[in-house]
Parts: sequence; C-alpha cells; structure tokens
Amino acid sequence: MIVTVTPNPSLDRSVLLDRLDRGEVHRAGGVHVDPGGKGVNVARVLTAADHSAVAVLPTGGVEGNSLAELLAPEAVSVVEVPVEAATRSNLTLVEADGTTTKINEPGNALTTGELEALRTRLGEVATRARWVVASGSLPHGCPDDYYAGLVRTARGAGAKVAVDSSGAALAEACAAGPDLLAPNLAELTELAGHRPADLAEVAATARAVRSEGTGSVLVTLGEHGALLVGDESAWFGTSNARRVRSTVGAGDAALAGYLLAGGDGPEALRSAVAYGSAAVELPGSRMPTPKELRIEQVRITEVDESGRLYPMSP
Ligand SMILES: Nc1ncnc2c1ncn2[C@@H]1O[C@H](COP(=O)(O)OP(=O)(O)OP(=O)(O)O)[C@@H](O)[C@H]1O
Ligand SMILES: O=P(O)(O)OC[C@@]1(O)O[C@H](CO)[C@@H](O)[C@@H]1O
Repeated sequence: MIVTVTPNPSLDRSVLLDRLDRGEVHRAGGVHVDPGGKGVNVARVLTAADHSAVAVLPTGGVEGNSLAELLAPEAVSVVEVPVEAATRSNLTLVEADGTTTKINEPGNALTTGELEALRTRLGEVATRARWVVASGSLPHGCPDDYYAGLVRTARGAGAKVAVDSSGAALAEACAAGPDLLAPNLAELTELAGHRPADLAEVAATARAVRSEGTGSVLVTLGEHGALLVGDESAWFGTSNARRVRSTVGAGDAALAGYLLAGGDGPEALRSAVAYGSAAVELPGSRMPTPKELRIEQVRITEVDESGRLYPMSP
C-alpha cells in the first residue's frame, strides 16, 4: 500500500479561456472542478491503476466537504483529519493553446493540535504502507520543518518516504534524508541555489542533493521529460504529448507512475514519463489511467558523470 499525506489540499477549479488578456473581462468556455493537492492527485492515479492507496489530509468547511465528495466517485480511500478552517480553492486558467496559469491560495493555517493530529494519523496508517508520499506546499503559518517530522514519523512506521514540496519545507525535508525527492526544475533550482543550465548540470545538481542523504532524486523537466539519479546511475526519459491540454498535476502523475513501477531504476522512470505525458493530454487536473498511457513512446537514455547520453534499448 502507498499512503499519501497532503497538509494543504485544494479544490481545483480550472477555467477554460481562448486566450488570457490581463485587465480584460473573459467569458469562460468551460469549468472543471477536481479534487486537488499533490498527494491527493498521487492517490487518485494509484487508485485508478488498482493499486492500494490511502490519502491522508485535513478537511475543513464547505470546500473540505466538496473535496471529500469529489474523491468518492474515484473510489479513493481517504483518511480525513477534520480541521476548523476551510480547505483552500486553487484556480487554473487554461488557454486554448494549452498555456496554464495557476493561482494557488496559501491555505488557511492549521492549529498546532490539528498539525499534530495529522502527523499522528499518518503514523497509524503508515504502519501498513510500503511508501509514504508527502507532497505539496504547507498551509499558512505551518513550521518549515513539518515535512522533516513527517519523514521521521513515516520511517518510524517502517515505510519508505518520498517528498515533493518547495522552498524551505523542501530544504528541511531534505535534511531528514527521504528515500526519494521529486522536485521539478524550479524546485531543484531553489534547493540548490542556482539554476542548472543543461541536462549535465541537472544531473550534477541532483547528485549533490543525493550526497546529502536523499536516496534517489527524480527531477521532472516539463516538456523535456524527467531525470532520475539513483544509487547506481542516472537516466533521462522523454516522451512527446500529442496535444497539451493542462499541465496541472503532471508531476503528481509522474511520481505515482514511478512508484507504481517499483520506485527504482530506469523502468520506473519510463513509467513516470509515460504518466506525466499522459497527464498533460487531459483537461483540468484529470489524472491518467493505465489505458491512457503510451509507454512505447518513452525513450530512456543513460546519463554518465559528464552528462553524455547513452540510448537504452526500448
Ligand atoms: N508539455 C509536455 N509534453 C510532454 N510531457 C510533459 C509535458 N509537460 C510535462 N510533461 C511530463 O510530465 C512530467 C511532469 O511535468 P512537470 O515537470 O511540469 O511537473 P511539475 O512541475 O511537478 O507539475 P505539477 O506541480 O503541476 O504536478 C514531466 O517529467 C514530463 O514527463
Ligand atoms: O500549492 P501547492 O501545494 O504547491 O500545489 C497545489 C497544486 O497546484 O498542486 C496540484 C498539482 O500538482 C494541484 O492539484 C494543486 O492545486
């Protein structure tokens, strides 16, 4: 079983527009409302692939109820930690050419008791888990070292831990030595303090992160694909999307795909890239099912220390 924990989940409202013009009135071509938050999305993908998954999350207010209701038809198992403040709503503006603009609310603060209750519930559920995925931003006012505490809790329960977050929360989580880190390029840049200029530098930066105690690093690179730096070696995976409809949640789909395929090595990377590129072809934060994957389109290459690429047989 894989358990996800999302301290700052969201109701994701995606509005379709022909084109976004700042300062103008727009007539929306359509609206999708999806359950959201990074760990929630990972659990949705795992469930759709018939993999046992539980999403642990705080829910509050009308928005929290709606979020839980939206997860029910997808059959996602949810452990809700009831909180006083309303769950946030995040807005995505999707233009006809696939350009996605996201406006994420900070997320209402949780009390110290609520944060502790979330950690305790995670610890209980994680005793049955192979992996715990701790993902997304932290709600307003939450201590930066909260994920570091969750990493220790999940470890204590006997699970491996993957973290996908940003900023100070990510840096603190890193210091707790997770088994897997799944940053995108912007998050890796923030973590390292410099923007890698090319694939060789991305690999070198990910190796430097690993050397500080993280097991493996899966860097998602948007349309360029993803790079995995593990114990033995590094691999780069890429695949084209036929039509980009919404990039929201592509990173979550990629992380779920990686874990579904065993959470290690080039075949797990292949699955991550197949899931990521399938996700961008879907509207809003809809998550791909196994039937929507084009695994044969993914190209994997090994990356050596100097950044040279060596194609692997498909
Ligand atoms: N335009 C695209 N074409 C093909 N594949 C894509 C495209 N954008 C993303 N992907 C795939 O999805 C994966 C994840 O994308 P990305 O790096 O944008 O994640 P992210 O920034 O973490 O996303 P999010 O935070 O919205 O979940 C990439 O590694 C890649 O495999
Ligand atoms: O504000 P955070 O927690 O960084 O990201 C939240 C979010 O953008 O991530 C998911 C896509 O990855 C969406 O479902 C959700 O709206």
